[in-house]
Formats: sequence, structure tokens, C-alpha cells
Amino acid sequence: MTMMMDRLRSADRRPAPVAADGARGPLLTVDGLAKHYGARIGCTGVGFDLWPGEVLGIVGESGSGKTTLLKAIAGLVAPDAGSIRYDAGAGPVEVRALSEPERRRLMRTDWAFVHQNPRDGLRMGVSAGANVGERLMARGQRHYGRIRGAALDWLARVEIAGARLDDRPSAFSGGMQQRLQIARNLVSEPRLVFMDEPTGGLDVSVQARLLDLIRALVRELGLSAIVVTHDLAVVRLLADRLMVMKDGRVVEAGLTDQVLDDPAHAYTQLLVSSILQV
Ligand SMILES: Nc1ncnc2c1ncn2[C@@H]1O[C@H](COP(=O)(O)OP(=O)(O)OP(=O)(O)O)[C@@H](O)[C@H]1O
Repeated sequence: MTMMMDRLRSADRRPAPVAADGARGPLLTVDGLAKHYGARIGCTGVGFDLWPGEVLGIVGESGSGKTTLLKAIAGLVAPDAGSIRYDAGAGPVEVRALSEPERRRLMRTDWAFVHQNPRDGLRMGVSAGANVGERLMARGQRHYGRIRGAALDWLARVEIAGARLDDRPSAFSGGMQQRLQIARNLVSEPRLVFMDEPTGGLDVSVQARLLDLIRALVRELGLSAIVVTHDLAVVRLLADRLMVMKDGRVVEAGLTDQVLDDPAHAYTQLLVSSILQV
């Protein structure tokens, strides 16, 4: 299995893009990552590289381990085994070896996590403006006018009227809450964004608009992202590369169009054909 994954990784590896900050090589390198819940496998033996500016999609049916993998990488659940190396430009750092304050600082600055349910990623008791401004304050920004200006700017970028700045997220629709969560996450200019079913649970028309917005922001900001979804249309639109998971393991990986148009693994063929038949 490991050999197969190594082969997949080297086969789909593209020349290293050079990031704006001059960093070369993968932004993130995951190796042998595993998380068990008692005897049950959450995910196991997962390895991949993520290059600067690249969007990686993780697909698979319910229970295949997508969310566990995403949270294990992002440090929201503790992995049992494996390594996660992150390179912000000064050389790779083993994330699992960071102290808790260092890891939290990484999550507040370089990394961001967009939850499927905006309630998990927003503070529902404070205003939209405070939700967006908070991450700037966490990065040391203290100037009220500048924080308010940045919050207004980001509300506009996610298509929320500036007049809603002082409203609480509970007064927003589901789609607006998700856009606010995205603004809250992107305002601090993270390099790496984790997204767990970012369009899940929304009406189809709202999903399409949100997907367009995410795609535009990812391209405009040159973000690297890992996007978990069970929706192949989402990865088709967003992801450069794809990993297909089944029973906690990666069964296929490659360029998105290649995997979707010419799936090698029987399980991926089933996933693709079941979608096409809908
Ligand atoms: N907190 C938990 N406690 C025990 N088992 C868990 C827990 N979270 C996930 N699991 C199990 O780990 C496996 C992978 O679950 P996970 O939620 O990562 O899959 P998923 O692909 O994200 O599914 P979905 O698309 O439904 O969210 C499943 O067998 C699940 O039952």
C-alpha cells in the first residue's frame, strides 16, 4: 500500500511552483498519518505533498475518514502516528513537535479552518465586524480604525453589505454565515486553508454562488487549500489534485481531471458513475 501511494505521489508530482515569498518545495508534507477511535480506523497510512498555491480535494463516501484526516492535519484531533511537516519559507517544521502555544499561533496566523457548520467557526454572540476583526487582533493589530476598515473591506469581498457590520451572525442566512466565516478566516492572509464541506448544508443556488466566491478568492490570493467534500462537482471546480478515500485509506490520488475522467480504482469508478447517474 505504501509503495502504491509513493508511486502515486511521484507520478502526479508537478514541478515545484515558486511561491511569492520565495519558498520552494512542498508547503506541507504528510507521511504515514493515522488516527484511530479505539479499534475503529479514522484514517491510516495517509501521505501526500501539498505545493504552494495548490488546492487538494479529498473525496469519499460518508465515514471514509475525510474529516478525521483534515482535522488530524490541522491539529483539531490528535493523530496517533505520522508526520506533518510545514514549510512557511524557512525550512520544514514538524507540526506535531510544536508546543501548544506555537501550534495555536500557527492556526491563528498561517493556517485557517473553515467548518461545514458556520456556527463551529464563528462567534455567534459578537458582531460580524468583531468576528472578522478578531483574527487581526490575534495577529497584533490594535488600531481600531484599521481593523474596522479591514472588516468592512472583507465583508464587501464576501458580498455582505457594510450596513450589516454590527449585526450578529445569528441574524444572517446560512449562506451569509458561511461567507462571514470565510472572511473571518481569510482576513489574516493565511497561507494554508482547510475547508470541511464548505458548501454542505446549503441550498443548491447558494452553494453555486459560494463555490464561485471561494474559487475566485483562492485564485486571487494564491491560497493553498485542502478541501474535504463528498461532492465531486466541488472538487472539479476547486481542486488541482484529488485524493479518494475509502475505509480510512487513500485508494487513489492524482490530478483532478485525470482521476475523475479516467478513474483507476474500482471504488472511484463507482463514485464517479453514481454521480453521473443522478
Ligand atoms: N469522534 C469519533 N468517535 C468515534 N468514531 C469516530 C469519531 N469521528 C469519526 N469516527 C469514525 O471514524 C470513521 C471516519 O469518520 P469521518 O467522520 O472522518 O468520515 P467522513 O468521510 O468525514 O464522513 P462524513 O462525510 O459523513 O463526515 C468513521 O468510521 C466514523 O464512525
